[in-house]
Amino acid sequence: MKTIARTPLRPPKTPRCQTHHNDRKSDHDPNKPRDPVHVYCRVRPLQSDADLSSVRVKNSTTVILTPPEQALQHKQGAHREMQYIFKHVFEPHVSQGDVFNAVAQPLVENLIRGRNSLLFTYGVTGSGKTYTMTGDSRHRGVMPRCLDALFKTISDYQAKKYIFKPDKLNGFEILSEADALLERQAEMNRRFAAGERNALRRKDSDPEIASQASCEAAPLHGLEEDNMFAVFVTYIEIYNNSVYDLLEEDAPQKTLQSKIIRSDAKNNMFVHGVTEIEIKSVEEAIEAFQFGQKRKRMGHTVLNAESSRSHSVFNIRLVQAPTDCQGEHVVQDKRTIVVSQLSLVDLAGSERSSRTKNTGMRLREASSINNSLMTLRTCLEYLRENQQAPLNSAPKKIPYRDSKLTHMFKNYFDGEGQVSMIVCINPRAEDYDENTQVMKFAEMTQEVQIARATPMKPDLGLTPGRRKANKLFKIAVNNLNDLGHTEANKLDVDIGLVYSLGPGFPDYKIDSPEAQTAIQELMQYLMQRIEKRKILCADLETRCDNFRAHLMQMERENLQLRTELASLKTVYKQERDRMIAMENKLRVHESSIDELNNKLGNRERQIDELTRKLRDQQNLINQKEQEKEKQKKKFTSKLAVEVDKKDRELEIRLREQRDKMREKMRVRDEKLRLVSNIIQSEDIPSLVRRNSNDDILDNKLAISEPPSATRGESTQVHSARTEIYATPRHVRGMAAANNRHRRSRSAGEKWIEHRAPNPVPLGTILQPYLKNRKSVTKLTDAKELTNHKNTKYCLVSQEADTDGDVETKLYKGNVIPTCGGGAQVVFDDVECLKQKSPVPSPNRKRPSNGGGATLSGLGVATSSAMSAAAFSGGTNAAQELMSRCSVGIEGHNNKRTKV
Ligand SMILES: Nc1ncnc2c1ncn2[C@@H]1O[C@H](COP(=O)(O)OP(=O)(O)OP(=O)(O)O)[C@@H](O)[C@H]1O
Repeated sequence: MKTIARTPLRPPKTPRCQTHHNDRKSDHDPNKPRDPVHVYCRVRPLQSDADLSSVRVKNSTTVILTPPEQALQHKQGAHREMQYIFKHVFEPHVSQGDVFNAVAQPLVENLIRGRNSLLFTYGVTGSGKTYTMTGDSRHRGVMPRCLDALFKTISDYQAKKYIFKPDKLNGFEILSEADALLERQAEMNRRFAAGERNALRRKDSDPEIASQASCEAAPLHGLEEDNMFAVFVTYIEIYNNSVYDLLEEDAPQKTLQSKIIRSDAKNNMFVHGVTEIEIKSVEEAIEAFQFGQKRKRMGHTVLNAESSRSHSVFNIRLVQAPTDCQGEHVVQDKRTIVVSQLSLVDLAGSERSSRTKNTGMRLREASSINNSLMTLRTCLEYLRENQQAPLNSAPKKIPYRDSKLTHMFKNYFDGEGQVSMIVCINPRAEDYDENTQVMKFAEMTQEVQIARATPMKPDLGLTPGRRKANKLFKIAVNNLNDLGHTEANKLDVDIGLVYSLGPGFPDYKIDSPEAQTAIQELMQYLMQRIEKRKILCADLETRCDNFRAHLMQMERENLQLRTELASLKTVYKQERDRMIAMENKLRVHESSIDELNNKLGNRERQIDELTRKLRDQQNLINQKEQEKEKQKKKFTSKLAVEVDKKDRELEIRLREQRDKMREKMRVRDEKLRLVSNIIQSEDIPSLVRRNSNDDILDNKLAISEPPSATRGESTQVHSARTEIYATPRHVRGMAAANNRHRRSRSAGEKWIEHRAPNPVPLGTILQPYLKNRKSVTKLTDAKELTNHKNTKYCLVSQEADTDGDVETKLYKGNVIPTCGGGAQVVFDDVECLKQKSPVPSPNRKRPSNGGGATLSGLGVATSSAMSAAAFSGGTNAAQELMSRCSVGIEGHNNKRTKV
């Protein structure tokens, strides 16, 4: 015997934190209770005593795997024993019943309580999966035992067939009693029509398996006794990653159509169009299973003579709904239905093709099996990783859809039920390598946490125990009926009466002594009720007789009334005809009235229209009138303004004219006064006095008085200063002289001779004495005057009259600076040279003897003669003289010349 080096056993794994998350919808609530996947291990017995075992069960939860010599791992140097811990380990000698009690019974209880459960067997080929799940006639497996326990529990609470009917979308609907009855009759007709085939099917069914239904099973707890129950089964096969319905009617095995997996309204996965059979007993269930089992793909492999080549899923669906207040019928409300499901999955064996020596179709099957098992492993692994990952990390997407197997059971892993797994182990040494893989998967699986689903139970507020009360009442009625009180059958069910019997109801069971006592009491009450009923019935009879007599009387009266009514109806008909005729007439009149009204309306509308137009016209006229008035006012006011303005202008102009005239008059008066002064000064000596000195008075006009001269000689006119107080006042417009700037004579005089550009040559030696002069033809620049060196100014003018006489005048004056920086000329002397034309003019008058001398040839008239002539000539010469002498020239540095 070889000694194997023992390696230390692996310590048991500590439980994982339960607050991890994954992508399951139930995991959004971290406070929701969770259950790990329950993983059990079942070690089958060795086929022969010669076989070597590599598995040893240490205790009820631990199993140890020892690598045998032929194992791959041993060859690779791994001699270490491996210890694996499970929820429970079943040793080879453990019976099927024990396995059911430990593993499946809680799941059936879940089913009854409305919770879903999934149980699958996993292991290598030939490890006892099918044996555990189905068993044989002598060793019944989990599935028939589940059905046993279920029907044992719900047998008294089953609804009649077809009360619950699948809606083909994974849900159920509730039919009325009548509809359910019709369905049952239809099914009987179908069975009758297909009698031979059913007979055949019955003959084919395994009597051994059918007999398994008679096994004793204890009813389970947790049943809602006021509910009605119905059981439905489906049997599905997943072969080469396709889903087939094994219970599909009228379809030979080879022509089975693959089904698709769909999601229902509550996101639960289901096989669309799968045959769902309602079963009322274990026999029916076994029969259905047997029917499907014959279609299941089985094959012979090297490792197992009858190896499952597919995954088979046997679904038991329990439908329950509450009864009405009498506890007799199901409440007709689809929302009250609770559906729970127990899925029993017998997986195909995991195997290595090298061991099975499979080829061709078998190899393809094996590959498909391995792929789906691999996907199952991956999904569980990702679930576990997601749960163990930190809360803020992104969860891995779980590849449920990669395989039909995982896709179908997605809901279970997402937290819609409890998941349990039985790992089947064949302890023989040849299976060691595969067993280690299975163990690793099992170890990983039990670390996956599944959120606990809480079934939604509708609370309709109905009295609990009503169904039991109904049953007690019916037992009591039946008992009374058996005792000969047939009136008891006429009594209505009165649940309240049952409740009134004692405080303990409904805790006791229906076959308990308490129930018997209650039934006896109920019978007494019912007897009393029957007696009372008899009395009441007699009373009712009398009342009915009275009522009948009364009714006959009423009937007679009724007959009379009917006759009256008939005659009234005739009258009424005549009246109605008359009324109809009247109504017709009325209608005709009404139509004519309507017509007239229409016409009237039209006329009124026309009048309104015309009135409106008239009003508009009137308004227009008024408006124009107003505008006219406004224009008138406007023009009137404008005219008034214009007149006023013109008046004012005229007045101003008149005033100006008047002022001018007045000024002219004043000037004329002044001139007249001067002229009169001059005329009066014919007495020259009295007016003129010789002024020996050359002082010149400001604002005085000097006139030279010529001495007597002979004809034909040029005469030098000596200046003789004569003060003429012609303008005693300051001449208006003349700038005030700045006397302080009077220049001294010692500085020498400098003349500005201002004359015409082309003067007539005088041709005489009599020339004016202008020492140091400067001749200019025009005063373009004021500098000439403002220049301080120029102190004298002489204006030379020549005029020829119609007789051809030429008169040359020299107006002399002082240049005096003004206060404003300019200069003014104050004329204080005038020299006049008059040259007579030698040719006598026809217009010329003969000179008078008195007065001035007449020059022969080119003669020069004296100033006095000129003056006299001028004065005798009128006021024009004097006026010119005045205007010339009163001119002041003012020059400024800013080049402004003001004359
Ligand atoms: N615990 C057990 N006690 C007695 N016999 C067993 C036990 N387990 C399995 N067997 C027997 O082993 C044989 C193979 O078992 P079974 O068909 O259940 O294996 P399997 O795992 O379903 O194989 P496959 O995956 O190939 O279908 C059967 O004949 C069965 O009777």
